[in-house]
Amino acid sequence: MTSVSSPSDDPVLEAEDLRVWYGTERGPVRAVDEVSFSLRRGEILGLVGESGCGKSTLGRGLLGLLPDGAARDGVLRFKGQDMLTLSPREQGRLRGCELGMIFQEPLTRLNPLMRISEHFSETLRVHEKGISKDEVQRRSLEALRVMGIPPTRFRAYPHEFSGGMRQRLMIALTLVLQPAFVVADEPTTALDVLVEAQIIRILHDLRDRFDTSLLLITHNLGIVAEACDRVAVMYAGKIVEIGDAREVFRHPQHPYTRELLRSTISLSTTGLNYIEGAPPDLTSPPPGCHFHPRCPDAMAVCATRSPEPIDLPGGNRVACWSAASAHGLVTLDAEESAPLEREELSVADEA
Ligand SMILES: Nc1ncnc2c1ncn2[C@@H]1O[C@H](COP(=O)(O)OP(=O)(O)OP(=O)(O)O)[C@@H](O)[C@H]1O
Repeated sequence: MTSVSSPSDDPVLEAEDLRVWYGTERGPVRAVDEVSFSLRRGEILGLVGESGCGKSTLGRGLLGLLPDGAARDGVLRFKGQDMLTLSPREQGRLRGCELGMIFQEPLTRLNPLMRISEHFSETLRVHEKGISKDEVQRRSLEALRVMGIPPTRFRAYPHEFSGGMRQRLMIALTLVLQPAFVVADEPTTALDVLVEAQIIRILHDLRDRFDTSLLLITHNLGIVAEACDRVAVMYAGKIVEIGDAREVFRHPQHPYTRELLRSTISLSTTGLNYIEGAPPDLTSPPPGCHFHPRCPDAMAVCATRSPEPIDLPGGNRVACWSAASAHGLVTLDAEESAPLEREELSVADEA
Protein backbone atom coordinates (compact mmCIF):
# COMPACT_ATOMS: atom_id res chain seq x y z
CA MET A 1 0.00 0.00 0.00
CA THR A 2 1.51 3.36 -0.91
CA SER A 3 0.72 6.73 0.59
CA VAL A 4 -0.81 9.23 -1.77
CA SER A 5 0.22 12.40 0.02
CA SER A 6 3.59 13.13 1.50
CA PRO A 7 3.90 14.60 4.98
CA SER A 8 4.62 18.31 5.22
CA ASP A 9 7.81 19.56 6.82
CA ASP A 10 6.27 21.30 9.86
CA PRO A 11 7.04 19.42 13.03
CA VAL A 12 3.88 18.81 15.04
CA LEU A 13 5.67 17.13 17.87
CA GLU A 14 9.27 17.49 19.00
CA ALA A 15 10.86 15.60 21.88
CA GLU A 16 14.32 16.53 23.11
CA ASP A 17 16.03 14.42 25.74
CA LEU A 18 12.62 13.33 26.95
CA ARG A 19 12.73 11.11 30.01
CA VAL A 20 9.90 9.28 31.74
CA TRP A 21 10.42 7.26 34.88
CA TYR A 22 8.28 5.41 37.39
CA GLY A 23 9.08 5.70 41.09
CA THR A 24 9.21 2.24 42.64
CA GLU A 25 10.54 0.77 45.88
CA ARG A 26 13.50 -0.60 43.95
CA GLY A 27 14.31 2.87 42.62
CA PRO A 28 13.28 4.72 39.47
CA VAL A 29 12.37 2.61 36.42
CA ARG A 30 13.88 4.63 33.56
CA ALA A 31 11.35 3.59 30.94
CA VAL A 32 12.10 6.47 28.52
CA ASP A 33 15.68 7.67 28.71
CA GLU A 34 16.74 10.81 26.80
CA VAL A 35 14.65 10.22 23.72
CA SER A 36 14.77 12.82 20.93
CA PHE A 37 12.76 12.80 17.72
CA SER A 38 10.27 14.89 15.82
CA LEU A 39 7.13 14.10 13.94
CA ARG A 40 5.97 16.12 10.95
CA ARG A 41 2.43 16.96 10.05
CA GLY A 42 0.72 13.96 8.46
CA GLU A 43 3.58 11.63 9.27
CA ILE A 44 3.10 8.06 10.48
CA LEU A 45 5.92 6.87 12.72
CA GLY A 46 6.05 3.20 13.75
CA LEU A 47 7.53 2.39 17.16
CA VAL A 48 8.87 -1.13 17.62
CA GLY A 49 10.96 -3.09 20.11
CA GLU A 50 10.61 -6.01 22.47
CA SER A 51 8.21 -6.03 25.41
CA GLY A 52 9.30 -3.84 28.28
CA CYS A 53 11.48 -1.49 26.19
CA GLY A 54 9.31 1.54 26.99
CA LYS A 55 7.12 1.92 23.89
CA SER A 56 3.80 2.35 25.71
CA THR A 57 5.43 4.60 28.28
CA LEU A 58 6.76 6.82 25.51
CA GLY A 59 3.33 6.91 23.82
CA ARG A 60 1.57 7.77 27.05
CA GLY A 61 4.31 10.18 28.09
CA LEU A 62 3.85 12.15 24.86
CA LEU A 63 0.18 12.61 25.73
CA GLY A 64 0.65 13.17 29.46
CA LEU A 65 -1.38 10.06 30.24
CA LEU A 66 0.92 8.58 32.86
CA PRO A 67 -0.11 6.93 36.12
CA ASP A 68 0.53 8.52 39.52
CA GLY A 69 4.14 8.10 40.55
CA ALA A 70 5.46 8.62 37.01
CA ALA A 71 7.42 11.74 36.08
CA ARG A 72 8.68 13.38 32.87
CA ASP A 73 11.40 15.84 32.05
CA GLY A 74 13.20 17.19 29.02
CA VAL A 75 11.46 19.14 26.26
CA LEU A 76 8.24 18.13 24.56
CA ARG A 77 6.81 20.61 22.07
CA PHE A 78 3.42 20.27 20.45
CA LYS A 79 2.94 22.79 17.62
CA GLY A 80 5.83 24.75 19.10
CA GLN A 81 4.45 24.90 22.65
CA ASP A 82 6.36 23.16 25.45
CA MET A 83 3.85 20.73 26.92
CA LEU A 84 5.85 20.10 30.07
CA THR A 85 5.46 23.71 31.18
CA LEU A 86 1.64 23.66 30.83
CA SER A 87 -0.60 23.14 33.86
CA PRO A 88 -2.34 19.75 34.09
CA ARG A 89 -5.59 21.54 33.24
CA GLU A 90 -4.16 23.12 30.07
CA GLN A 91 -2.68 19.77 29.08
CA GLY A 92 -6.06 18.12 29.62
CA ARG A 93 -7.75 20.65 27.36
CA LEU A 94 -5.22 20.05 24.60
CA ARG A 95 -5.50 16.31 25.02
CA GLY A 96 -9.22 16.43 24.49
CA CYS A 97 -9.26 17.85 21.02
CA GLU A 98 -5.76 17.95 19.55
CA LEU A 99 -4.25 14.77 20.96
CA GLY A 100 -5.82 11.34 20.82
CA MET A 101 -5.02 7.84 21.93
CA ILE A 102 -6.26 4.52 20.62
CA PHE A 103 -5.84 1.98 23.38
CA GLN A 104 -5.11 -1.72 23.53
CA GLU A 105 -8.18 -2.60 25.60
CA PRO A 106 -11.11 -0.60 24.35
CA LEU A 107 -13.95 -2.57 25.92
CA THR A 108 -13.69 -0.96 29.32
CA ARG A 109 -14.03 2.51 27.87
CA LEU A 110 -17.52 2.27 26.38
CA ASN A 111 -20.43 2.92 28.73
CA PRO A 112 -22.80 -0.05 28.43
CA LEU A 113 -25.79 2.16 29.27
CA MET A 114 -25.16 4.68 26.53
CA ARG A 115 -26.11 4.31 22.88
CA ILE A 116 -23.33 4.76 20.31
CA SER A 117 -24.97 8.01 19.18
CA GLU A 118 -24.74 9.31 22.76
CA HIS A 119 -21.07 8.40 23.00
CA PHE A 120 -20.42 10.47 19.90
CA SER A 121 -22.51 13.43 20.93
CA GLU A 122 -20.94 13.51 24.40
CA THR A 123 -17.41 13.31 22.97
CA LEU A 124 -18.08 16.06 20.45
CA ARG A 125 -19.99 18.37 22.78
CA VAL A 126 -17.33 18.21 25.50
CA HIS A 127 -14.63 19.28 23.07
CA GLU A 128 -16.50 21.47 20.61
CA LYS A 129 -18.90 23.56 22.61
CA GLY A 130 -21.89 24.83 20.64
CA ILE A 131 -21.65 22.20 17.91
CA SER A 132 -25.08 21.70 16.30
CA LYS A 133 -27.08 18.49 16.44
CA ASP A 134 -26.90 18.11 12.67
CA GLU A 135 -23.13 18.55 12.72
CA VAL A 136 -22.79 15.96 15.51
CA GLN A 137 -24.78 13.50 13.42
CA ARG A 138 -22.89 14.27 10.22
CA ARG A 139 -19.46 13.94 11.81
CA SER A 140 -20.41 10.79 13.76
CA LEU A 141 -21.84 8.99 10.75
CA GLU A 142 -18.78 9.95 8.73
CA ALA A 143 -16.46 8.53 11.43
CA LEU A 144 -18.54 5.34 11.53
CA ARG A 145 -18.45 5.08 7.76
CA VAL A 146 -14.66 5.44 7.69
CA MET A 147 -14.46 2.60 10.23
CA GLY A 148 -16.80 0.41 8.18
CA ILE A 149 -19.72 0.50 10.64
CA PRO A 150 -23.14 0.88 8.99
CA PRO A 151 -25.22 3.96 9.92
CA THR A 152 -28.06 1.63 10.93
CA ARG A 153 -26.04 0.79 14.06
CA PHE A 154 -25.82 4.40 15.20
CA ARG A 155 -28.44 3.99 17.90
CA ALA A 156 -27.29 0.57 19.13
CA TYR A 157 -25.70 -0.15 22.53
CA PRO A 158 -22.06 -1.32 22.91
CA HIS A 159 -23.04 -4.89 23.86
CA GLU A 160 -24.76 -5.29 20.50
CA PHE A 161 -21.37 -5.15 18.76
CA SER A 162 -18.68 -7.79 18.32
CA GLY A 163 -15.29 -7.27 19.98
CA GLY A 164 -13.65 -6.20 16.71
CA MET A 165 -16.46 -3.75 15.99
CA ARG A 166 -16.24 -2.25 19.48
CA GLN A 167 -12.56 -1.66 18.87
CA ARG A 168 -13.40 0.11 15.63
CA LEU A 169 -16.02 2.14 17.47
CA MET A 170 -13.37 3.34 19.89
CA ILE A 171 -11.17 4.36 17.02
CA ALA A 172 -14.12 6.19 15.43
CA LEU A 173 -14.66 8.05 18.72
CA THR A 174 -11.03 9.21 18.67
CA LEU A 175 -11.13 10.18 15.02
CA VAL A 176 -14.37 12.13 15.18
CA LEU A 177 -12.46 14.93 16.92
CA GLN A 178 -9.98 15.10 14.03
CA PRO A 179 -6.96 15.26 16.33
CA ALA A 180 -3.61 16.60 15.12
CA PHE A 181 -1.67 13.81 16.79
CA VAL A 182 -2.75 10.29 17.70
CA VAL A 183 -0.94 7.53 19.54
CA ALA A 184 -2.21 4.10 18.52
CA ASP A 185 -0.92 1.48 20.95
CA GLU A 186 -1.23 -2.01 19.41
CA PRO A 187 -4.50 -1.12 17.74
CA THR A 188 -4.66 -4.38 15.85
CA THR A 189 -3.81 -6.95 18.54
CA ALA A 190 -7.35 -8.16 18.90
CA LEU A 191 -8.27 -7.88 15.28
CA ASP A 192 -8.14 -10.27 12.37
CA VAL A 193 -6.05 -9.73 9.27
CA LEU A 194 -8.88 -8.24 7.25
CA VAL A 195 -9.56 -5.62 9.88
CA GLU A 196 -5.84 -4.97 10.12
CA ALA A 197 -5.73 -4.15 6.40
CA GLN A 198 -8.72 -1.89 6.89
CA ILE A 199 -7.02 -0.08 9.74
CA ILE A 200 -3.97 0.57 7.61
CA ARG A 201 -6.28 2.11 5.02
CA ILE A 202 -7.96 4.21 7.68
CA LEU A 203 -4.65 5.49 9.01
CA HIS A 204 -3.79 6.73 5.54
CA ASP A 205 -7.27 8.15 5.10
CA LEU A 206 -6.90 10.06 8.32
CA ARG A 207 -3.57 11.47 7.33
CA ASP A 208 -4.75 12.41 3.85
CA ARG A 209 -7.88 14.16 5.09
CA PHE A 210 -6.87 15.82 8.32
CA ASP A 211 -3.06 15.83 8.21
CA THR A 212 -3.12 13.82 11.42
CA SER A 213 0.28 12.66 12.66
CA LEU A 214 0.42 9.24 14.15
CA LEU A 215 2.66 7.22 16.43
CA LEU A 216 1.87 3.57 15.80
CA ILE A 217 3.13 1.23 18.53
CA THR A 218 3.13 -2.35 17.37
CA HIS A 219 4.91 -5.69 17.42
CA ASN A 220 3.86 -6.26 13.85
CA LEU A 221 6.76 -5.18 11.63
CA GLY A 222 4.71 -6.02 8.52
CA ILE A 223 2.25 -3.26 9.40
CA VAL A 224 5.10 -0.83 9.96
CA ALA A 225 6.64 -1.68 6.59
CA GLU A 226 3.29 -1.20 4.91
CA ALA A 227 1.75 1.71 6.76
CA CYS A 228 4.53 3.87 8.22
CA ASP A 229 6.70 6.60 6.74
CA ARG A 230 9.39 6.21 9.38
CA VAL A 231 10.18 3.70 12.09
CA ALA A 232 11.81 4.13 15.49
CA VAL A 233 13.37 1.11 17.17
CA MET A 234 13.38 1.25 20.95
CA TYR A 235 15.59 -0.73 23.29
CA ALA A 236 15.78 -0.35 27.07
CA GLY A 237 14.25 3.11 27.12
CA LYS A 238 16.23 4.55 24.21
CA ILE A 239 15.58 5.00 20.51
CA VAL A 240 18.52 3.10 19.04
CA GLU A 241 17.60 3.62 15.38
CA ILE A 242 15.16 5.87 13.55
CA GLY A 243 14.71 6.50 9.87
CA ASP A 244 12.69 5.96 6.73
CA ALA A 245 10.80 2.69 7.30
CA ARG A 246 11.79 1.08 4.02
CA GLU A 247 15.41 2.13 4.39
CA VAL A 248 15.60 0.83 7.98
CA PHE A 249 14.07 -2.50 6.96
CA ARG A 250 16.27 -2.82 3.89
CA HIS A 251 19.49 -1.63 5.50
CA PRO A 252 19.19 -1.85 9.29
CA GLN A 253 22.26 -0.21 10.84
CA HIS A 254 21.87 -1.03 14.52
CA PRO A 255 22.62 -4.63 15.54
CA TYR A 256 19.42 -4.64 17.62
CA THR A 257 17.31 -3.67 14.58
CA ARG A 258 18.98 -6.45 12.61
CA GLU A 259 18.29 -9.01 15.33
CA LEU A 260 14.70 -7.84 15.68
CA LEU A 261 14.10 -8.16 11.95
CA ARG A 262 15.84 -11.51 11.78
CA SER A 263 13.90 -13.01 14.65
CA THR A 264 10.62 -11.93 13.11
CA ILE A 265 11.37 -13.07 9.61
CA SER A 266 12.89 -16.42 10.48
CA LEU A 267 10.01 -17.41 12.71
CA SER A 268 7.26 -15.98 10.51
CA THR A 269 5.57 -14.65 13.58
CA THR A 270 4.70 -11.33 15.10
CA GLY A 271 6.26 -12.25 18.47
CA LEU A 272 9.59 -10.60 19.03
CA ASN A 273 10.95 -12.33 22.10
CA TYR A 274 13.34 -14.65 20.31
CA ILE A 275 16.58 -12.73 20.48
CA GLU A 276 18.83 -14.54 22.92
CA GLY A 277 18.57 -13.07 26.41
CA ALA A 278 16.05 -10.47 27.48
CA PRO A 279 15.88 -6.68 27.76
CA PRO A 280 17.41 -5.42 31.03
CA ASP A 281 15.71 -4.37 34.22
CA LEU A 282 15.23 -0.64 33.74
CA THR A 283 16.00 0.19 37.36
CA SER A 284 19.63 -0.79 36.70
CA PRO A 285 20.35 -1.14 32.98
CA PRO A 286 23.89 -2.17 31.95
CA PRO A 287 26.46 0.64 31.64
CA GLY A 288 27.49 1.92 28.20
CA CYS A 289 25.18 0.81 25.40
CA HIS A 290 22.28 -1.00 27.08
CA PHE A 291 22.27 -3.60 24.31
CA HIS A 292 25.96 -4.56 24.63
CA PRO A 293 25.44 -7.78 26.68
CA ARG A 294 23.30 -9.21 23.86
CA CYS A 295 25.04 -7.56 20.91
CA PRO A 296 26.89 -9.73 18.38
CA ASP A 297 29.04 -6.72 17.32
CA ALA A 298 29.93 -5.42 20.79
CA MET A 299 33.32 -3.79 21.23
CA ALA A 300 35.12 -2.86 24.42
CA VAL A 301 33.87 0.74 24.25
CA CYS A 302 30.23 -0.42 24.17
CA ALA A 303 30.45 -1.71 27.75
CA THR A 304 31.62 1.60 29.16
CA ARG A 305 30.36 4.55 27.09
CA SER A 306 26.83 5.22 25.92
CA PRO A 307 26.75 5.93 22.15
CA GLU A 308 25.15 9.21 21.04
CA PRO A 309 22.63 9.10 18.17
CA ILE A 310 24.40 9.97 14.94
CA ASP A 311 23.14 10.54 11.37
CA LEU A 312 24.47 7.95 8.96
CA PRO A 313 24.89 8.58 5.21
CA GLY A 314 21.78 6.51 4.31
CA GLY A 315 19.66 8.84 6.49
CA ASN A 316 19.16 6.54 9.48
CA ARG A 317 19.89 8.02 12.90
CA VAL A 318 21.60 5.37 14.95
CA ALA A 319 23.06 5.16 18.44
CA CYS A 320 25.78 2.53 17.99
CA TRP A 321 29.56 2.67 18.27
CA SER A 322 30.02 -0.10 15.75
CA ALA A 323 27.80 1.51 13.07
CA ALA A 324 29.36 4.96 13.61
CA SER A 325 32.87 3.55 13.42
CA ALA A 326 32.08 1.48 10.30
CA HIS A 327 31.04 4.73 8.58
CA GLY A 328 34.15 6.56 9.78
CA LEU A 329 32.07 8.92 11.93
CA VAL A 330 33.94 8.19 15.15
CA THR A 331 37.54 7.29 15.73
CA LEU A 332 38.20 4.59 18.26
CA ASP A 333 41.60 3.41 19.42
CA ALA A 334 42.62 -0.26 19.24
CA GLU A 335 41.63 -0.92 22.83
CA GLU A 336 38.16 0.62 22.44
CA SER A 337 37.43 -1.15 19.17
CA ALA A 338 38.61 -4.59 20.32
CA PRO A 339 35.78 -7.16 20.32
CA LEU A 340 34.17 -7.26 23.72
CA GLU A 341 35.53 -10.16 25.75
CA ARG A 342 32.55 -10.88 27.96
CA GLU A 343 34.20 -13.42 30.28
CA GLU A 344 37.31 -11.33 30.68
CA LEU A 345 35.16 -8.33 31.44
CA SER A 346 33.39 -10.04 34.31
CA VAL A 347 36.71 -11.27 35.74
CA ALA A 348 38.14 -7.79 35.39
CA ASP A 349 35.04 -6.35 37.05
CA GLU A 350 35.50 -8.59 40.03
CA ALA A 351 39.21 -7.84 40.33
N1 LIG B 1 3.07 1.79 36.28
C1 LIG B 1 4.31 1.33 36.27
N2 LIG B 1 5.09 1.31 37.38
C2 LIG B 1 6.36 0.87 37.36
N3 LIG B 1 6.96 0.38 36.26
C3 LIG B 1 6.25 0.36 35.11
C4 LIG B 1 4.89 0.83 35.05
N4 LIG B 1 4.45 0.67 33.78
C5 LIG B 1 5.48 0.16 33.07
N5 LIG B 1 6.55 -0.03 33.87
C6 LIG B 1 7.88 -0.54 33.47
O1 LIG B 1 8.40 0.33 32.49
C7 LIG B 1 9.14 -0.41 31.52
C8 LIG B 1 8.59 -0.12 30.14
O2 LIG B 1 7.27 -0.63 30.03
P1 LIG B 1 6.34 -0.36 28.78
O3 LIG B 1 5.01 -0.96 29.05
O4 LIG B 1 6.38 1.08 28.45
O5 LIG B 1 7.09 -1.19 27.65
P2 LIG B 1 6.56 -1.66 26.23
O6 LIG B 1 7.74 -1.64 25.33
O7 LIG B 1 5.38 -0.86 25.84
O8 LIG B 1 6.10 -3.17 26.50
P3 LIG B 1 4.90 -3.98 25.75
O9 LIG B 1 5.34 -4.15 24.34
O10 LIG B 1 4.88 -5.27 26.53
O11 LIG B 1 3.65 -3.16 25.90
C9 LIG B 1 9.02 -1.89 31.92
O12 LIG B 1 10.19 -2.21 32.66
C10 LIG B 1 7.79 -1.91 32.81
O13 LIG B 1 7.90 -2.94 33.77
